[in-house]
Amino acid sequence: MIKKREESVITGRLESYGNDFLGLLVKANHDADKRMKLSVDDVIDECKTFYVGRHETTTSLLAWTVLLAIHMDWQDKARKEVVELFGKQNPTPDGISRLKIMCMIVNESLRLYPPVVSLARQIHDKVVLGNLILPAKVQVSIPILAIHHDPQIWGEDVDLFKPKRFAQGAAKATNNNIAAFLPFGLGPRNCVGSNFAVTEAKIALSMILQHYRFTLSPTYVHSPAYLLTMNPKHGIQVKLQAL
Ligand code: HEM
Repeated sequence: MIKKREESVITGRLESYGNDFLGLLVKANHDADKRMKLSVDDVIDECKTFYVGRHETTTSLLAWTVLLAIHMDWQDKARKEVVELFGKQNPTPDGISRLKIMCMIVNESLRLYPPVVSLARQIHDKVVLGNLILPAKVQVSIPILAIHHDPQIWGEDVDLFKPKRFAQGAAKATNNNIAAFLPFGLGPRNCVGSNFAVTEAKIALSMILQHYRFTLSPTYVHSPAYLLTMNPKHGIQVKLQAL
């Protein structure tokens, strides 16, 4: 694919490598500034990061939102909101940004079942955090899953699916510990695809809700398991009823 892009520019069929993701990476591979230049291996690694980082995580998020099959009250509320905004038409960008109930549902799914369960960081310079001294080069693991299930932050109902806790945003839901909700990480290396992922999940869920009512199949076994991302080990079997 990289070679094809290069050939298209060499033969004059295309004026540039393109403005899509691959085009920008190939352009960086040809950067005259050596400090900015990416090697071909870097380009391939970036593509792999995007593919794995994008696909597995968003699939996991969408899978858990289908647990609305258990919480029929929230499924009905979400469908009402979707139908009021879009009817049976395809979702629009403007409408997607106005989906309040769905936003709460997506956040609560990301809280209970964060696709990425922990983050790794290496300390650059020694830091002191309260009583804690972290020397340089120490590796630190940030346990997203454990933080998302801490009753001191979220309350005694921490293990329940309660989208309403996000009704007034993440700050209120975390009792002003905003860093305690971190499905997409935090800081300068946080997820570059977070908006894309949430929008994609909202579009998919809206379209399912527009066309189907879904209930949980008796064969479903609740089995969250960490296999690269947090996924239902035995899948989520639902019964679809066309509307
Ligand atoms: C529900 C879906 C997703 C979740 C939960 C998720 C989660 C994360 C997390 C936790 C990180 C590490 C952030 C940190 O270290 O602070 C990350 C990084 C990253 N994600 Fe996502 N992600 C999702 C979807 C996507 C999508 C759709 C894309 C691409 C379109 C993407 C591309 C990336 C990339 C390239 C990085 C590395 C960023 C860097 O190192 O600077 N992710 N993601």
